[in-house]
Amino acid sequence: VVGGTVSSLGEWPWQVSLQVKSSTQKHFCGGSIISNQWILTAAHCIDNLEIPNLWRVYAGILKLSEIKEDTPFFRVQEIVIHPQYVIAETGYDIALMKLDRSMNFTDLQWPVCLPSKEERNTVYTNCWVTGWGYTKEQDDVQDTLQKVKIPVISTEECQTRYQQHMINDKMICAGYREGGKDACKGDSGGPLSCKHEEIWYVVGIISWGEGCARPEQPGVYTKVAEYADWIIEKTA
Ligand SMILES: COC(=O)Nc1ccc2c(c1)CCCCCCC[C@H](NC(=O)/C=C/c1cc(Cl)ccc1-n1cnnn1)c1nc-2c(Cl)[nH]1
Repeated sequence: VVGGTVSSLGEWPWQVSLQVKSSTQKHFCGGSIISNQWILTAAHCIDNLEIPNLWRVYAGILKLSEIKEDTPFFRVQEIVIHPQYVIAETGYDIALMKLDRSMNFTDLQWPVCLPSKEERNTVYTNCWVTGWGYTKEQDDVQDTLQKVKIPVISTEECQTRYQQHMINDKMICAGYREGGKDACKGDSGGPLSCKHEEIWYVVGIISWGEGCARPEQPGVYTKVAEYADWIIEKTA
């Protein structure tokens, strides 16, 4: 996250760190708890890593340095990638991870609400990007979960900023015209969380952008409301 500040413990209880354990173990992507057995993330996080046993899901943590050999994690039983996904920039950048056991909810690990299809036209005015990603284009993952408030912009404005891309209506964009605040490397798969009428929704999944926090280059997110039916079908 570029231009953000540190979060406090329990502020984003649906945020998880998705880690890959091969010869080493490292943070790979963010994700959101949407039920006691399902994590919502980006399909591009799983490119060439579709083996469930490689993944470790860490919930209820604020600092990546909290993670030790004995820190509890969830294993992944099943990975569901949207069938129309190819690359992040052409959309359908959404995937689900089924945990190997049901998660007990606590103040530190708790699901976020899914926006419904009917809420596709809701105007969200209180949206935040969170993650352990870079704070600038050349950086490292951050130890403490970062947060930054970013305004959602119209699809029309987003399309004018990305002339070489097709910004479709299953994408949602967010950014400041002057730049300075954005998601960045290591944040993807995590949530664009919006508070609407006192309830938090995962309105977007951090997907792609041209650089981080550059002027007139907003972040592009998977518009979760457009996939409500797919999520319900796959997690039933
Ligand atoms: C110590 O551990 C680490 O350093 N881990 C570790 C550290 C970093 C990374 C990994 C692991 C995962 C790489 C492969 C999967 C994922 C590959 C793509 C992914 N993209 C993003 O997270 C955000 C993109 C993004 C999203 C928005 Cl909305 C706006 C601008 C964006 N950016 C444009 N340019 N940069 N960001 C990424 N993630 C990383 C990189 Cl490197 N790139």
